[in-house]
Amino acid sequence: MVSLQFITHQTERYSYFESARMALEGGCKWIQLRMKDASLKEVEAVALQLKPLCKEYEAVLILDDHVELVKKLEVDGVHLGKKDMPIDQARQMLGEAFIIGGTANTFEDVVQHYRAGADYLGIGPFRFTTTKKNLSPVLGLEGYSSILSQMKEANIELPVVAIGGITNEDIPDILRTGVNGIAMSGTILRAENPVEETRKILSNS
Ligand SMILES: Cc1ncc(COP(=O)(O)OP(=O)(O)O)c(N)n1
Ligand SMILES: Cc1ncsc1CCOP(=O)(O)O
Ligand SMILES: [Mg+2]
Repeated sequence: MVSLQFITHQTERYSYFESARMALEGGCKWIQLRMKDASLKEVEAVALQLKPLCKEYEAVLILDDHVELVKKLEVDGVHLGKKDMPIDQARQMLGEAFIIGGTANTFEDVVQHYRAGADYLGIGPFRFTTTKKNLSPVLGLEGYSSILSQMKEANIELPVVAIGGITNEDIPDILRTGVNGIAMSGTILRAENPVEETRKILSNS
């Protein structure tokens, strides 16, 4: 079963909470609550709803960006990008028990996050996506192969999650580059049945 991190998104059909609920029902064990342009109060309200549901499904819940909220609500962790709190500062605030993920687009980003104490890396984008504004350069399969071989050479052992415009058909090739997991949003939420789509995605090995 592929390791899948579902990234929440609000669509015309689904709320952030509903998007996560469907992924959980489909068997996903790792939810990232990402609510771009929402206030802290709005993120807190959804996180409070989602926390018990993730517990029921024995799934990990992390928040995008909001380190203080992660600490306050005692969810499992946070995902941080270049414009967010630096990872070493977040680690100081949260301690070792919380998961901290960092966004990387280059090998240099990887080294920086490794030194700062990240637990995993979200490397992307794999291809163009409308889910995120101001995308970094697209990596494609070659980008992953190159970054992962540089990590191997430098003895950097950190789990890598590929993200950005990934479809179910892409997953076998992406995993062959040595990536450990996949993060997805749009492909699941655009599917006619997001619960079934999640199941189908998870059946990749
Ligand atoms: C798993 C994963 N990888 C990358 C990102 C992107 O994070 P960031 O660069 O901080 O951009 P925003 O998501 O905050 O717009 C992510 N969220 N998750
Ligand atoms: C948060 C994020 N960071 C890079 S791409 C992306 C969104 C991924 O969503 P999708 O699977 O819809 O392309
Ligand atoms: Mg961010």
